[in-house]
Order: sequence, then structure tokens, then C-alpha cells
Amino acid sequence: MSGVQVQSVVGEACRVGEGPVWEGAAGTLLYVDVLAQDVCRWHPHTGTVEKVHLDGTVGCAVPRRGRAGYAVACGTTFGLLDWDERRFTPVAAVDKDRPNNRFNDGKVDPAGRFFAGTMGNETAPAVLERKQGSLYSLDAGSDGSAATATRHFRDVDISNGLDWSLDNATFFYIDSLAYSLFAFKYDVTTGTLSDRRVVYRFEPDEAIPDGQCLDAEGRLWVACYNGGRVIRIDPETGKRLQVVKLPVSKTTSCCFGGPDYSELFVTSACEGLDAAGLEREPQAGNVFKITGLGVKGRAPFEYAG
Ligand SMILES: O=C1O[C@H](CO)[C@@H](O)[C@H](O)[C@H]1O
Repeated sequence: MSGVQVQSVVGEACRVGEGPVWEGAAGTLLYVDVLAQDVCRWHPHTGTVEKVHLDGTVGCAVPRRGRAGYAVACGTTFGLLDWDERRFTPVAAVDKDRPNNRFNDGKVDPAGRFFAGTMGNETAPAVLERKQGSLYSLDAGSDGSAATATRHFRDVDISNGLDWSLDNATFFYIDSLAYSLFAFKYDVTTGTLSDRRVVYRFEPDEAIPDGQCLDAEGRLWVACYNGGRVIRIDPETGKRLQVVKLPVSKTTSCCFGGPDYSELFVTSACEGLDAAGLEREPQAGNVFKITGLGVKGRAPFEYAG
């Protein structure tokens, strides 16, 4: 019998919860509510959620190496958030020719670069002008030089689902409306991508692929938006290995965490629920914890700037 259990741990609903990151030293879960414009931090021991409200949509927030606060992709600007002072300092702006764009999902690479991608403005979930987005990284300057934003590619619909293979040689990426999980060759020394290929094409009941994370065995866990599930994919074989269903439909992203990284945290959204009665989902927008998967994740990488 499967020992997999799903539990709602943050009962306060997010409009669009995204980008969970486990903070090992503090034992807290960082995530964002994109449309509420909040960076959120959940304390499991007290059950409380602290929030910092920003002056724009928040695509993602990531921890900094050896420094307090977070690097954040807000609106179309990479910046730094001083959590205690609740102050956002812009570092680099992108997509200056696309005023309706916003940042979406992001993650730090094994060398400390902050990758995040953009998308056009949605009129409803997953309804937007196509091919407006790009994938960027924010590379921390060395020896006191300024951080710089680099565009890796254009023509993205909804930039999503980033992670790197255990040997750092492959970058995994999702463009949601391509309904595909892509892999690129990755040069971790230079931070460059090449040779894009499709690893997995999503099934109709898996709906829209959203955020993802790698586990310690090199397999990927993908949250399926409108699919109410996370699925485990072997990128070597392109086979789906496992499905875990959740009690809400708009599952948006996942990360491993907990004291030994054996718990999978899943964010969800309640914004834009459709006319099929889904708005009555009692737990839509909550954060969930899945235990008993029998596999662990790894600690997140931290932005070097
Ligand atoms: O990552 C996301 O995926 C969702 C589905 O593609 C989209 O509706 C959200 O606005 C977006 O943040």
C-alpha cells in the first residue's frame, strides 16, 4: 500500500501561489503570490505566514548566498529585497519594449546565477498574447562590478519550470503552452544553453505543465495547472513514473523541503477559476505537503549576488 499522504499546510489561499523554495537553515518555506504581489514566508512551527508586499507582480523570489534577504523578479525587473526593511532595490530591467509583460517562474543555477523568464499579460489563466516572453539570467558581478541581465532566448509563451540535472550538464525548462518539457545542454562555467530537445510531451489530463523540481535521483516533479496533480518524469527515458493527485485543480509548482528534504511542497492558485464549479473548491490556493514519496530532493542553490 502506498504511504503517500497529501496535507494542506497553509490554509490561507493564494491568488496565484508559485515558486516554493525551502530555506534549510531557517526551516521555512519561501513562495510568492504572483498577482497579490506578495513574497511569502511560511513558518511550519508556528503555522504563520509573513508577507512583504511589492509594487508589482512577483514572478519568483530566491535566497542569496551568505546574505540576508532575497533576489526577486518583480514586474519586469530583477532586484534585491531587504526583508527586514521591506525595501525592494531594482538591479536590472528586461523586456523594456514589452510594457505588458511580467516575470514568471525562476530558480538559481548551480553556479549562483538567477534565471527567470517572462510572459505576456493574461486576460484569463493561460490566455495571453503568444510568444511575448524570454528567458533571462541575472549574473552577479564579480569584484564589485554590477550584476547584468542576459537574454538566453525569445518567443516564449509562459516561461516556467526550471531546474538543472545532478551533473549540472543539462537545463530542464517548461514553456507551458508548448505542453512540453525541454532539455538543453548546459555549460555551468559560462551559463550558456544549447541543443534544445523535447524530453516529455504532456498528456491531455495532465493539462498545463507549470513549475517543476528535480529530486535526488535526477527525476523531475512537475506540477500540472488545471490537472490537480504532480507527476514524476524520468528525463532519461521520457517516461512518466508516478502521479500524485491533489485536492485542488490549479497546482502550480513544487519543491522538496523539510528537515531532510523528503517532503514535497506544492503551491496552488485560486485566481480565475472557471465556470465549471471549481470556484467552490474549498482548498484552492493553499500550499500542500506530500509525504511518503520515498525520495528526497536537494537544497536550493542561492543567488551569488
Ligand atoms: O506559471 C503560471 O502558469 C499558469 C498556467 O500556465 C498561469 O496562468 C499563471 O499566471 C502563471 O504564473
